[in-house]
Amino acid sequence: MRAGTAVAAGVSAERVRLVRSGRVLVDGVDCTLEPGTFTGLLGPNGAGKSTLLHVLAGVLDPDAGTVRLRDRPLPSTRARERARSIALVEQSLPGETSQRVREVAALGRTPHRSLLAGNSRRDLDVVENSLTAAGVLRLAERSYSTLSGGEQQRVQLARALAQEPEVLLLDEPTNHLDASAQLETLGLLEKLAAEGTAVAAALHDINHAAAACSHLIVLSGGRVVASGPAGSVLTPELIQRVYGVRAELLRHPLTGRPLIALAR
Ligand SMILES: Nc1ncnc2c1ncn2[C@@H]1O[C@H](COP(=O)(O)OP(=O)(O)OP(=O)(O)O)[C@@H](O)[C@H]1O
Repeated sequence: MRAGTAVAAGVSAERVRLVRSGRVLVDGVDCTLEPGTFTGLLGPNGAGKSTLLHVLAGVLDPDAGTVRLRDRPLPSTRARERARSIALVEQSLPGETSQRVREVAALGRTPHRSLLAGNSRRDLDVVENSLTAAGVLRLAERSYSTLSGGEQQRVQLARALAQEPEVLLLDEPTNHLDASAQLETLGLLEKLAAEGTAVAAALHDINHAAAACSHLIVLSGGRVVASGPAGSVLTPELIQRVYGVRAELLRHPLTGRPLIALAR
């Protein structure tokens, strides 16, 4: 993740601004999500994390600035190419569908198929692997709407994995998950990044971000207040300034990774 410069792969935003109902939600944001990185988007409630993810995914058009996919402005990229390249896992989980879990995950293959074609052998294999990676293969024949919030969240992750995206964007991917599933999901995202995907996730847990992310972007009031390699961004001063809590940087006794003690 580098500030401001265009790259040959991944997604970048340059001086992005988004206004809704007369309110500036995101302002002057520069960021680049490079292949092989896992970027955490941090910031308090209402900082603009979800909005920025939606802008990077092309779901919201910025009022100013440019979003690029592989150096090409997003609006000049064909919708199908965009859908093949960028996956967004939303925070709220569409739960009304009567589809089975396997069918929901298979929706991720849609941009890869021609209009009338069914699932190829490869499509079926990718869906199976995605369900396995997201830990929901055992739920494959269940009706999606009968699943718990955490189970639905994992199925949405499987759907995004089935898309085989170059850029994977996730809005609070661990918020419905138990402690074990949270760590599994973060481990999976780290692995995807290590394999070359550009991964970015809005996260509320600062320790998750410190432990799993290679890079961080910290937002406050719609602006980037800090960005860079995770190890250099999270200082006690920054945490105090952005979240208004005291912080001390420690080392996790079990993993050796950064651990941040927080207090009011
Ligand atoms: N359509 C809209 N019109 C006006 N304000 C909006 C609109 N959509 C979002 N907002 C506001 O924009 C701000 C940023 O919202 P956003 O959801 O991006 O924040 P966030 O950092 O993801 O917050 P959270 O951590 O609570 O999920 C919030 O104050 C929100 O109320």
